[in-house]
Amino acid sequence: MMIIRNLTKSIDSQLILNRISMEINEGELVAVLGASGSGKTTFLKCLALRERWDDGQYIYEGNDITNSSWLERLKLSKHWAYLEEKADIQPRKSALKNVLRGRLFYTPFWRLITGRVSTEEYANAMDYLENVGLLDKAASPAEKLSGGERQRIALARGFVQRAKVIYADEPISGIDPSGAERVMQDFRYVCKRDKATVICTMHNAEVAQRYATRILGLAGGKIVVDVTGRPLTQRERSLIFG
Ligand SMILES: Nc1ncnc2c1ncn2[C@@H]1O[C@H](COP(=O)(O)OP(=O)(O)OP(=O)(O)O)[C@@H](O)[C@H]1O
Repeated sequence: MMIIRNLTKSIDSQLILNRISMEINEGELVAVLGASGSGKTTFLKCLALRERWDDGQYIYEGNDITNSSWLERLKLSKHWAYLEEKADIQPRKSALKNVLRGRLFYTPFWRLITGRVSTEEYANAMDYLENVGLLDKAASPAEKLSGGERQRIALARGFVQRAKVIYADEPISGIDPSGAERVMQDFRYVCKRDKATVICTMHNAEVAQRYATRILGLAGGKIVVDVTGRPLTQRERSLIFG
């Protein structure tokens, strides 16, 4: 479980996040909605400790990680996956190799140098590719895949990493509707099966309502909407999008 207290963040003396407090539980699929420029990405980066907090307290699994050292952050990054808006994949490497990068933290140093992959890891990565429906693309260079497929490769990497928390910045923007559905279904799958927590930003309230277990609405530096297990009311929508 993560507990956020009074998260505050300014950029260039503009207050982006204003004393935000909340708890997020294991297994939740949280969609963060907000108008353009409302601070969704900043919020996500702060939660993933990719941005420094100006103020506030952050408790993760009982540990105060607010002022964690780089070493503690490195340990956390073993259990956390951050999916960039444009999936961070190596275009010339095959889908399979990109997925195997998720095992980096678990790989003994000598194997990193020699580039050897154990049969077990290989089978594991293929399983995950199958889970995200991309088994037939395993050998294709990532640059030949569509935006949605790349996003799902990045996601498969998070699976292989057995991430406990997946932060995803606009994972379905620029992806066709059926690709977007698959990405969201994949998220639901890890939340259910691995009890992972997924926190993703998006613009699309319809998709959020269909897949997320919880919707947060960000406006004016505050969480103005926080609903679990039901669609948004008209009023809540206008609170978020104006
Ligand atoms: N590196 C930066 N330098 C200056 N201003 C920034 C920087 N990063 C973010 N901002 C500003 O902070 C505000 C919030 O940005 P952020 O990217 O978090 O919003 P967002 O809700 O994710 O937007 P979008 O939906 O358009 O991606 C914006 O006004 C933006 O201009």
